[in-house]
Amino acid sequence: MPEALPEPVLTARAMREADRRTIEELGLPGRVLMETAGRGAADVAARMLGTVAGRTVVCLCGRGNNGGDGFVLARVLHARGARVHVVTLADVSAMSDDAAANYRLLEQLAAADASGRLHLHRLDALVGLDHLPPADLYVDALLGTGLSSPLRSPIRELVQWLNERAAPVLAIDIPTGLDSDTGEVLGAAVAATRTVTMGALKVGLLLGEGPRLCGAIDVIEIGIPRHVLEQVARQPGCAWRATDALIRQWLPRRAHDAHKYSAGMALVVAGSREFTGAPVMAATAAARIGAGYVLCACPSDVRPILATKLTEVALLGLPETERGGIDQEDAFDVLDGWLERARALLVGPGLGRHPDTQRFVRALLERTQLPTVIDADGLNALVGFTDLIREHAQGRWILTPHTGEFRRLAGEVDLTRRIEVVQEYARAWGCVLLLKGMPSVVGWPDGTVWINATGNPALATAGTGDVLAGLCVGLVAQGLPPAQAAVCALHVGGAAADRYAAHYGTASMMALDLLAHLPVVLRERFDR
Ligand SMILES: NC(=O)C1=CN([C@@H]2O[C@H](COP(=O)(O)OP(=O)(O)OC[C@H]3O[C@@H](n4cnc5c(N)ncnc54)[C@H](O)[C@@H]3O)[C@@H](O)[C@H]2O)[C@@H](O)CC1
Ligand SMILES: [K+]
Repeated sequence: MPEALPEPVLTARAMREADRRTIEELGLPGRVLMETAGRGAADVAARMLGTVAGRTVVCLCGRGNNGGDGFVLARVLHARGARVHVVTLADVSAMSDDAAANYRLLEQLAAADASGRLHLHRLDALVGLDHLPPADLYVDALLGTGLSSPLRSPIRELVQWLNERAAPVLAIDIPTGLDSDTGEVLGAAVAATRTVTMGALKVGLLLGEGPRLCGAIDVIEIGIPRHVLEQVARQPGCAWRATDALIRQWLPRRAHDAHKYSAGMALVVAGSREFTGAPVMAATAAARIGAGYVLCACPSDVRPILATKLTEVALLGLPETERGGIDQEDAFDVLDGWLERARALLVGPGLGRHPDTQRFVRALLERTQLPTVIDADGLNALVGFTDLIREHAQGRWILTPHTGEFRRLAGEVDLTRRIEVVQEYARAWGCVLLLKGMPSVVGWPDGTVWINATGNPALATAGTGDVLAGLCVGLVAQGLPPAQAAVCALHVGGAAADRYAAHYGTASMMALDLLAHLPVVLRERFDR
């Protein structure tokens, strides 16, 4: 089986470096890259149009190379019979060299075109836009990765005008106005129907406002070699995205002679008087993803309640102090044997914040060498104790905070720079750091960052975090390294949410619905 490769997700700086190296070191001329990019974009435009001949396309082009891609697209669609109107904002002398060369080519074609299907318009301001005929497709080739500050006039107004059109909009490389590194809107941004992006995904397409504004994404291979993309993807702020094929390769496969213990034993330490649902969701998820034996350890007086809810999961009652938290000394008498036998540990879902319980959590984390998933109140027990993480994580821990939990642990951080922040803390703490959000991001101790490719707003409901933590521990229990387990759990859990949303929309999902959809998703998308 050929090795499945993840997709690099690049910053503007990394993309420029990849372009530069391809042009200067490998000798592939910039004009060729632009020609390939523009032709690839024209193919996408043609698919959006259905029939090209006789259709009207309005292409708005800036003076940089993004505009140059637009000029190539205009030439190709014109050659295929479309009526093409190209709008430029600058004199040819102000254009980048490759864009200017392509513009001059268009000028010659327009002069020689007897059919009258190619029109070049120069707009100094917005005067004249209303004289353009209504188009079947608008193309945004105003600005790409060169955007450096909030949009200036008249591009800002052009973007607004574009957003008022009824016909679909194809954005070249990135919707104009979107910051390619953060997904922030800089002043205003094009809301595209599709985005055709060159060489590799850009971070800004996947973060912040990116997913809302870029529509469906096509990545066009333009001649930048894979090894160059992989090298520049090591720059700070860059990330990776898993594909179904990669997850299929990583997910554990149950051996033909497996028995319940060899199939993976997970120990889940969870629950409190206040929270009896979280342990149920986490433990069930661990079993559902394939752990052969799941044991849920909870405070003793919660055990009878969980016994009525959990059928396949074994239960262990942990002694409590008079004050009502978990009793550290006595708990280990009960737990130690199981800590020897389990292959993975999850600590936190619904444990509550009782000071005795928090002390127990820290003692447990110092005591065990097991690969461990730490979620929810497990994370809260570590607030103010990040040295404990640094000392004991050793690449074996997966921390799964949401934004609030992460801020409590790390202090005030600027999460518009999500990738760098996760990169920095996963490295510093020596752990796998899964920061939940839309999208969720996973940092590895070596600095590699993954942006989740699946999932939708249906996941914004109580309990999905418990399910995710359960999926993580269930995968680690089956022998998957924590780093890969975190990426797989997110990808597969998100895929289950996507299947739910495809059938029932995003409003009605509850956390355990994820587990109802997981078996079909595992079978159909991941061959398990
Ligand atoms: N060889 C290459 O470098 C390739 C580049 N490609 C395309 O080139 C694009 C990058 O080209 P460039 O680096 O020329 O940059 P852009 O074309 O994205 O934009 C550069 C221009 O934008 C102006 N600008 C920047 N911020 C602005 C603001 N806030 N308001 C108004 N104007 C602003 C700058 O003055 C500059 O003229 C990519 O997005 C991609 O579409 C592709 O053709 C592939 C090859
Ligand atoms: K653009």
